[in-house]
Amino acid sequence: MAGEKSASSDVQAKLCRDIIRCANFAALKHKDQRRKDEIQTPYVNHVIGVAHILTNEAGISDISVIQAALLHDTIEDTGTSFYELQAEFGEDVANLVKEVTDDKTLPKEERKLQQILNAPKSSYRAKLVKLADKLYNLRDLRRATPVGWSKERVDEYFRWASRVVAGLKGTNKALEDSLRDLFAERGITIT
Ligand SMILES: Nc1nc2c(ncn2[C@@H]2O[C@H](COP(=O)(O)OP(=O)(O)O)[C@@H](OP(=O)(O)OP(=O)(O)O)[C@H]2O)c(=O)[nH]1
Ligand SMILES: [Mn+2]
Repeated sequence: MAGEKSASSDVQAKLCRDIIRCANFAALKHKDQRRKDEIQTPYVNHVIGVAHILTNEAGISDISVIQAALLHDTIEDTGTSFYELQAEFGEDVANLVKEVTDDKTLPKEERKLQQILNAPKSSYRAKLVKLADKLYNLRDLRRATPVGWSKERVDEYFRWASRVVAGLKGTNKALEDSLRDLFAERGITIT
């Protein structure tokens, strides 16, 4: 019995280390980055919030998914390379982050279209991160309009996000129900 207990506590200890190492890495990488809201919320709030949605609302306990959520904007927004993530957190997590990373060298319209086209082709675990990311951003838009955004731009973002989410259907009921309700508030139906 004692042997079993120590083995499970070793596993537990490693999981704690892996999650906190990820959160710390993301906090350091995003340390100078702010969200677009008026109070310039630290960007790390977003990535932790996405991980919080996955663990506390979507019932996800897959460590690689939670790590990928914490790291999901590091390649896209902080100059972190795929290889750095691979070395630090392994191939599986690095590939998940790569799946949810936009190619920022593309013109914005092209980048946004790619998100719509790539959504249905994403892996199940990448879809979880993308759903939680969109849910966070849409709630954030309801909480605070980004500086300089018109009502039309907010509406356009909701319509674009609904087309991305339409490609992620059948992944997680809790996330999709929450998103459906957010879109319904604006008269948007996911087709
Ligand atoms: N709602 C909201 N969004 C903010 C804020 N600060 C930064 N963002 C980010 O801005 C993006 C939306 O702004 P856009 O102008 O449409 O996109 P862009 O920054 O990528 O060009 C969102 O990323 P995205 O590209 O739509 O999603 P993702 O690809 O990062 O998942 C979101 O993560 C904020 O205060 N509120
Ligand atoms: Mn994001």
